[in-house]
Amino acid sequence: MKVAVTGAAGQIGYSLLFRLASGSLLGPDRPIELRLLEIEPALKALEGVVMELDDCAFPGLAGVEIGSDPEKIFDGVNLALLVGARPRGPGMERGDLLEANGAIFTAQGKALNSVAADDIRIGVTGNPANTNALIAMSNAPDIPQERFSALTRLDHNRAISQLARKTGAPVTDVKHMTIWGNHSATQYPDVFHAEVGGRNAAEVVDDQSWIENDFIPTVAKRGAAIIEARGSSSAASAASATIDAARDWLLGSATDDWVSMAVVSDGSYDVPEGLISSFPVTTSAGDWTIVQGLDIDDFSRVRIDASTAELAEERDAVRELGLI
Ligand SMILES: NC(=O)C1=CN([C@@H]2O[C@H](COP(=O)(O)OP(=O)(O)OC[C@H]3O[C@@H](n4cnc5c(N)ncnc54)[C@H](O)[C@@H]3O)[C@@H](O)[C@H]2O)C=CC1
Ligand SMILES: O=C([O-])CC(=O)C(=O)O
Repeated sequence: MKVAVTGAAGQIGYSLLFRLASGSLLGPDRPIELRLLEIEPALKALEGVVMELDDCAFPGLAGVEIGSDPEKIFDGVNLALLVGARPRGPGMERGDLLEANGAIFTAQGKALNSVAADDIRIGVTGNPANTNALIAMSNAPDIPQERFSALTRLDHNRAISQLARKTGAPVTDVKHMTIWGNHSATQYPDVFHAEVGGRNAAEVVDDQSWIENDFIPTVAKRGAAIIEARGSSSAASAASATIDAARDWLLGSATDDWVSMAVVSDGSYDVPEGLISSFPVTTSAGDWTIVQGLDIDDFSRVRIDASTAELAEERDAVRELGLI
């Protein structure tokens, strides 16, 4: 499998590449070839990272190619992990990156459209992830829309971890977590459909004030808290979530669970059609299906609507910039 990673010399790349090469994506027995895209000035640093990859002697690493031309790097790739983008600093919202990063995803969408393999899957991690995925998708008219997704798995994992901590359960007991909407402060982490040890999570927690005033803001603002503490945005956890999301997409999610992925809306749960919004999905062999039939009460409705309204605003902004 040929896996492209953009922004490969960046912080997330430094964690992601070694996990990919060591077999975290497909298992140690299925070799992968890495195609690493960077901007010209970062290629020297990337050469250093490739020297380190060599030095690990990973048995499953079948080859590494680096470059700054997306048409060359994306040629024949089966999976593209679009990480490369300018990260936000303290005091910024992810939406502030729209203009700076939008241009990157226009060019990369076009390049994927012309040279990627027929079975290409594209996962966008670079922020603002949902709208960057929309830009790439809109610039790749020959690639089916369901091949694009944006990363909300980090939020999903954060939510599982917070809920496990609150209830004293191991993370493996937390199932059916959902992140709805945008990978932004408006996202809605939903415990009402989640379970802890097979019981409804909201009932186990039995503390509406914690859900509203602690859990939701902690998950939604975790990225900012990490920037505040580390001085730069989350990297190892973002790489880990990028792998979790791609692995489940390609190999399938657990049969007794679902995952959160931002994918193109078909109008499910009244999320406007065409937006790339996070939903509960099950996955199998490279396909995803939005989980249907969940009851959405007023508390959840207001929050899902607020986040999808923000996505619609971002879509309108990039439309005005001529990016879609
Ligand atoms: N969706 C999510 O859950 C998360 C998303 N992120 C986002 O991921 C992105 C990357 O974060 P970091 O690795 O920390 O940033 P970083 O600044 O350390 O690395 C980004 C890399 O992208 C490269 N780059 C810039 N333009 C490029 C282009 N046109 N083609 C290829 N590479 C290009 C840069 O040279 C740089 O090496 C940021 O947008 C960040 O906000 C970060 C954490 C979580
Ligand atoms: O907050 C940021 O800018 C980085 C990010 O997306 C996250 O950690 O969720």
